[in-house]
Amino acid sequence: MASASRAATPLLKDELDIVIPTIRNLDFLEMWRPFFQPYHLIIVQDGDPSKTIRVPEGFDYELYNRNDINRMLGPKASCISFKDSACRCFGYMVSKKKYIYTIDDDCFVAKDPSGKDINALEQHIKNLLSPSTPFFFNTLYDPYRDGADFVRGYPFSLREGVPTAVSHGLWLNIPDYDAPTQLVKPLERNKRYVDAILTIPKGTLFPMCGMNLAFDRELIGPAMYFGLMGDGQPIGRYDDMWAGWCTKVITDHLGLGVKTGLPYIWHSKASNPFVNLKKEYNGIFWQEELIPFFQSVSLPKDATTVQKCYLELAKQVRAKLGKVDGYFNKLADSMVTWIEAWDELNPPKGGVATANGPPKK
Ligand SMILES: O=c1ccn([C@@H]2O[C@H](COP(=O)(O)OP(=O)(O)O[C@H]3OC[C@H](O)[C@H](O)[C@H]3O)[C@@H](O)[C@H]2O)c(=O)[nH]1
Ligand SMILES: [Mn+2]
Repeated sequence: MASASRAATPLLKDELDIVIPTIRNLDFLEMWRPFFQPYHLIIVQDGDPSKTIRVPEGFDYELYNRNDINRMLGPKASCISFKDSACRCFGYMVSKKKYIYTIDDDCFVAKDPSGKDINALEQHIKNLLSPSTPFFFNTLYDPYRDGADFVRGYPFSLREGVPTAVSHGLWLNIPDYDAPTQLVKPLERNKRYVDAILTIPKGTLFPMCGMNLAFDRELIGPAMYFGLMGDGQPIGRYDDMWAGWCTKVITDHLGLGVKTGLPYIWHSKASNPFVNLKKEYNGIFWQEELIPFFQSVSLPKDATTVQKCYLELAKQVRAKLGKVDGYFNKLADSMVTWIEAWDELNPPKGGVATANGPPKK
């Protein structure tokens, strides 16, 4: 029996990496120190690699800048976005852990209605370690939470649930609105704390936000490609949306679950809506074609791994979205490059990674 004085080991301490994309000093970590300090951080520095990013003392981290990405991936680095938070997916690729939590550097510790600090990481871990129920909707929300259960009429044959691949958290204060909504509602703040966790039903897509997101890297990691965004691309701020749509059709196909709801973080800064409008406008237009595409995607029975599903998806993107805009042919190519790079850095157990090793700190 561990003595009361010895703190319990944090959940998944050695099985989870925290991935942070950044263009700024990481002072925000001070507020997260009680929750994050035991975990390993993977910092993906975007923008000018010659800039020094300050990381508070006492954190265990590895930091990758654009020079590291280019050195490690060579020509395949072309699939990693530059000057967009999409670069974060490089952190997913280089991690060696089973779980990932990714958070933006303008997201802080929120308080629950009782005034207690929310340990968002702990809640994501609980979400990932308990099953999902995508095949039949439980009206009392997450049946695996303390104080809840399956309601009358819920088939017993489905109560075991399925493994959870993704845990999608939410945000108090500045909500993740698109630029037009931000422009018409500049003062709107999200003050509503909803104490619920829902499995997103099979066959339903959702707008995945990368600000406060956790996932099981071994179950769904290769699908978490955040696309070609930012510098040199006709679209931005649709990185997480693209990853979420690809992820959801694949989790549906493989019988895995996606949850949304708790935990909340406190989002402190809405970027400039005019700048965002320029980045988003193609996405706002194209998504009216993209959503019907993803809703109609069918993956073959022999697509039994995430990589096989993803490569099949890339083929369908080229065949059906290439006519929407030539960009989607480039994106389809990058989807293939991403999987090639992923498999190079993450060979099957017992294989040897072929990248050029971790960065100098
Ligand atoms: O070129 C860039 C710009 C930013 N980052 C890092 O990405 C994180 C998000 O940056 P920021 O907080 O400025 O983005 P928001 O305007 O709040 O928009 C977010 O909306 C949700 C999206 O999913 C995504 O998280 C953001 O677009 C932050 O850590 C920056 O340092 C970057 O790496 N490169
Ligand atoms: Mn932000």
